[in-house]
Amino acid sequence: MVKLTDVHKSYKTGEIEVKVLEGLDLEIEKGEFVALIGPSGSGKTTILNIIGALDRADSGKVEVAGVDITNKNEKELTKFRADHLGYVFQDFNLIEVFSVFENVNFPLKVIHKRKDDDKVINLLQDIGMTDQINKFPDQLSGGQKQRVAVARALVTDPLIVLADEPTANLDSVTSHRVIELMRKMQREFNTTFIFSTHDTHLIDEVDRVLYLQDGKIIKDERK
Ligand SMILES: Nc1ncnc2c1ncn2[C@@H]1O[C@H](COP(=O)(O)OP(=O)(O)OP(=O)(O)O)[C@@H](O)[C@H]1O
Repeated sequence: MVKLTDVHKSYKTGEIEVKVLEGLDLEIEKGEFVALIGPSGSGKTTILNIIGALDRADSGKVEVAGVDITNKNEKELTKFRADHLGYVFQDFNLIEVFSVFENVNFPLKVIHKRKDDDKVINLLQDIGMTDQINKFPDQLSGGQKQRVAVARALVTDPLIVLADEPTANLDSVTSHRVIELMRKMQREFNTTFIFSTHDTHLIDEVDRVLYLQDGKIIKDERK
């Protein structure tokens, strides 16, 4: 489902170059529920962004959902992202002028041109947000925004969900609820989930943990 081969990535800020990935190899099968863990700056977000076609590798090969995306152009990548991927970003990326319902509905309506209000409502119910449906992001707590971001990532039934710290702002009850929702989707649709996390709850719940250090996988633990 995901295969990175000899991936290199560095960032240049002025004269300073930071080498983040130096020949990363990584394979994740369809339906896996995987966490990337490691110290701040070890490259977790960079890896999620490369798998999610939001950033490009400098060299190496990137295959996602059976497609070699290494050399695809921006237009092809936009379609690829919309067709196959769901994202939960660290800073949520909710649309401030849209209500909770409209935020979750956005990928269905605007990207997939589909109407399925029941699906939106059901997801909001699953994450305990039905009483917040008409609120706007600035009226929500961090944890509530997080839950809306998760519902929005799941609404289009993506093949792969990439989630950067999806439970970071949640109390343990809500965190459990969000993980359960993702698990349910994994069981029903064999969706692949790739998380970056520091949350011990989430680390306990996944099937596989990839330990990163300085852009390298130093341990690959299957439970
Ligand atoms: N756009 C960018 N420009 C310059 N440097 C960057 C950029 N994105 C990431 N970096 C650098 O690359 C390194 C890896 O960052 P990355 O965000 O992938 O780490 P992370 O493991 O996700 O960290 P955290 O747990 O803090 O989110 C860091 O040293 C970071 O400063």
